[in-house]
Amino acid sequence: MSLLRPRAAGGESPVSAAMLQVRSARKTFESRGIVGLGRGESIQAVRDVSFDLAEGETMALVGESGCGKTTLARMVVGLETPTSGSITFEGRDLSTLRPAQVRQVRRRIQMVFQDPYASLNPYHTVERIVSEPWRAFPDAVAKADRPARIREILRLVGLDDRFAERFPHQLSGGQRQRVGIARALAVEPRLIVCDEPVASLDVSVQAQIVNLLRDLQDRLGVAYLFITHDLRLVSHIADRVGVMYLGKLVESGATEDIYDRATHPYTQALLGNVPLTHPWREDRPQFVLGGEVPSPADPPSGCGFRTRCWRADQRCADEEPALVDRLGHPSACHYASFDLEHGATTTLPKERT
Ligand SMILES: Nc1ncnc2c1ncn2[C@@H]1O[C@H](COP(=O)(O)OP(=O)(O)OP(=O)(O)O)[C@@H](O)[C@H]1O
Repeated sequence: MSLLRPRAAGGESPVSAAMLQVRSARKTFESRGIVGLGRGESIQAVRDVSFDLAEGETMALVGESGCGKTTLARMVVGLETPTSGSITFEGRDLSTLRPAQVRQVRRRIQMVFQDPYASLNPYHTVERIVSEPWRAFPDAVAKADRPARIREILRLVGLDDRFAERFPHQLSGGQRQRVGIARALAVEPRLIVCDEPVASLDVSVQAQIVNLLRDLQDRLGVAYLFITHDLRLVSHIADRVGVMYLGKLVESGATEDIYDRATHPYTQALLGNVPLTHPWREDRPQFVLGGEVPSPADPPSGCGFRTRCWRADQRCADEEPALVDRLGHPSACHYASFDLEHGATTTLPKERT
């Protein structure tokens, strides 16, 4: 893979240019018999998340499993309704639209899923899979033009005409994900939400799919919301990064800022875990983040990260740090600092309460 993408102008996208605006989005799931939860308890999967995404831009959302990335992504594509807050796409608040209008918006926001095998119908040919979105949006392409259009889309994702008649089980993992991307492209979206799109693929194939996504962005100007737990990928695709922890955005900024000048200890810990072979990792001290992510049914008081943080003190338990500009970009840490010394040289304790 080639090096970092050019930074988006200005780092944080200006509000006026934002195609997607997420404002104080919150999603709470009521327990309803979920194992491990008492009656009346609820899971705060996403807590007051706000960000903008501009036309043609890529924002990566990163964080450990369970931090709310997928729930946030599902709210953006309309598969989940926010408990509170708003999601505005091309100037229209999705929660205020009539069903017919929501459908039109959804045409412009498509999703690519983690597991291409599970998301493709095994009994359908590639041709049928790619044309699937046209059932919901018959006006997207005239019937007579569809066979040619399918082949055009397949070529766009690097598959030649022979693939049209194949079934998913006749394809490799990478080819299947190309079909998943082709299906998303069929209705000419302006935003594609990619939920761990390469997590199930071999490393060499991951690079090819990431390069394909970049190439498509250059050619079509599509924006991506790229969900991943893998920081190695982010530098290859994202203009900006949002780091999530326990349902909250804890740091955000231009990709270089996050990689070179992270100030939140959680981001620093995630970067400390990037394998040594990665170029971003060379001069970075390695350390291991101990402890477990607290339950989203019972997040700690104050800062959600304080139970695993080497900088935490009483203030962090008493006062929740806001995500505000600290040392050049937004960070939700009272003690935001470039200094890695304490965390970098120690392996953190297993539990800290
Ligand atoms: N439909 C649901 N009902 C109840 N809890 C849910 C539901 N969907 C997600 N959750 C919970 O919300 C929290 C956030 O989950 P989410 O899948 O958004 O996180 P994630 O960061 O995408 O994790 P992963 O990478 O493992 O998918 C988790 O505790 C999860 O168990």
